[in-house]
Amino acid sequence: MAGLKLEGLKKSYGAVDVIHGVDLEIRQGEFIVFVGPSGCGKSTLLRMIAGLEEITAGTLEIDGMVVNDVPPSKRGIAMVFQSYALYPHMTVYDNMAFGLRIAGQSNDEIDRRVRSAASILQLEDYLDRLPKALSGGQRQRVAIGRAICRDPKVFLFDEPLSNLDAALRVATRIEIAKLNESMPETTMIYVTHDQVEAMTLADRIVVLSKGVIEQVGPPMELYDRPQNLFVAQFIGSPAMNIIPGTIESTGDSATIAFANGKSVETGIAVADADKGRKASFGVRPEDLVATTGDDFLFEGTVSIVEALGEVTLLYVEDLTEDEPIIAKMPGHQQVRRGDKLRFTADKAKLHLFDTAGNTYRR
Ligand SMILES: Nc1ncnc2c1ncn2[C@@H]1O[C@H](COP(=O)(O)OP(=O)(O)OP(=O)(O)O)[C@@H](O)[C@H]1O
Repeated sequence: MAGLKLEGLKKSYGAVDVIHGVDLEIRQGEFIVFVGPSGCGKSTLLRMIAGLEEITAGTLEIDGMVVNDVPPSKRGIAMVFQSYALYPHMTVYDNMAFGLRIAGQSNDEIDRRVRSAASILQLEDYLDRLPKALSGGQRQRVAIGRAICRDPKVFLFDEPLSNLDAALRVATRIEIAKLNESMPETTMIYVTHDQVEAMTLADRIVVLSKGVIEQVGPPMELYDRPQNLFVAQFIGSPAMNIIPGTIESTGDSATIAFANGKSVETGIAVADADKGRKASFGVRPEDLVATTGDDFLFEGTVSIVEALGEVTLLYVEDLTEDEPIIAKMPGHQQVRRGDKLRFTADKAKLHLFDTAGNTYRR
C-alpha cells in the first residue's frame, strides 16, 4: 500500500505563501498529474512530497505514515527531473547502479535490476556508453531507468519531457504510459505544463492555480464538466470561448443576454434569485457547428481563417466587442474572411458560470 494523503499542506518562503493548504488523497497505483500555469506551485508541491522542500504546515502521509520529517532517501520515492541529472563520468550501467550500490545491494541484485530496467526502456545496447554519447531522449530514459532500479513505491516526475524535441516527447510520453501499465502497483505523480501529457497520462488531473487546487478529476471530467472558469479555460485548446452577459430568464433552461442584445437559451438550470445577475457563457471551439438553419446560437463575420490541415480555426466577430469567438471546424473549410456564418451547439455542451466563476451546471 503506497497511497498518499496531503492534509492542509502549506509552504511559505519567508513571508511569501506559495502553497495555501492543499488537501488531496492519492490511491496506490494512481497516475496523478499536476498542471497549472507557470509559478502556480506544481514543482514546489512535488518537491515537498519528495522531501526536497520542507513542509511549512500540514501533514504528508505516504503509506499511512506521516513523513514530514522523514529524509528523502527513506520515503520510498524516486524522482525524475527535467535536467536528467546523470553523472557525466559514469556509464549508463553505473548511473543506474549507483543508488543501489550506495544502498548496499549485492552485485547480483544490482545486475538483475539494472538489466531489467534497461530491457523495459530498450537501453540494453547503451549500457557501456557515457551520457554524452546519448541523445536527449536516451538520457531521459536512463534517468527513468535509474528510478525504476530503486523499485520505488512512489515515482515522481518533474516535467521530464520538456527538454526533448516534439517527436521525442511523443515517443517518450508513450514509453511513460507503458511504464505505468507495467508497474500497476507504483503510484506516479507527474508535473507538466503540457495538456496533452496531462490528458493522455493521468488517471486524475489536479489543476492548480496560485497554490490552490481548482479541481481534481479524471481528464474527461475536467474537460466536460469544469467546475469553474479557471479550469474551463485552462483545459482544452484553443481555450473555451467565454462571453460575458446577464441572466435574463431563470428556471430549468436559463437564458443569458449579451451586450449586443442577443440572447441564448442554455439548457442549464439557474435559480430565480440569480435573475439579472452577471454571468459568463462558455462554449468550446470544437463544440460549435456551422448551420444554415434559423435555430442558431449566434451569427457573426469571419475575421481570420487559420487552416491547420486536420482542422480549420475560424475567428468570428459577434457577441463580444473585444474578442472574437473561435470555432474549430474539421478538415478543410471553404470559408473566407468576411463570410457571415451561423453557429449552433448541442445544449449539453454549453457552460454557464456565476459571478464568482463557479459553474451553474450540477
Ligand atoms: N526559494 C524560493 N524562494 C521564494 N519563492 C520561491 C522559491 N522557490 C519558488 N518560489 C516561488 O514559488 C512559486 C511556485 O513555484 P514553482 O516552481 O513551484 O511553480 P511551478 O508551478 O512549478 O512553475 P513552473 O511551471 O514555471 O516551473 C513561484 O511564484 C516561485 O517564484
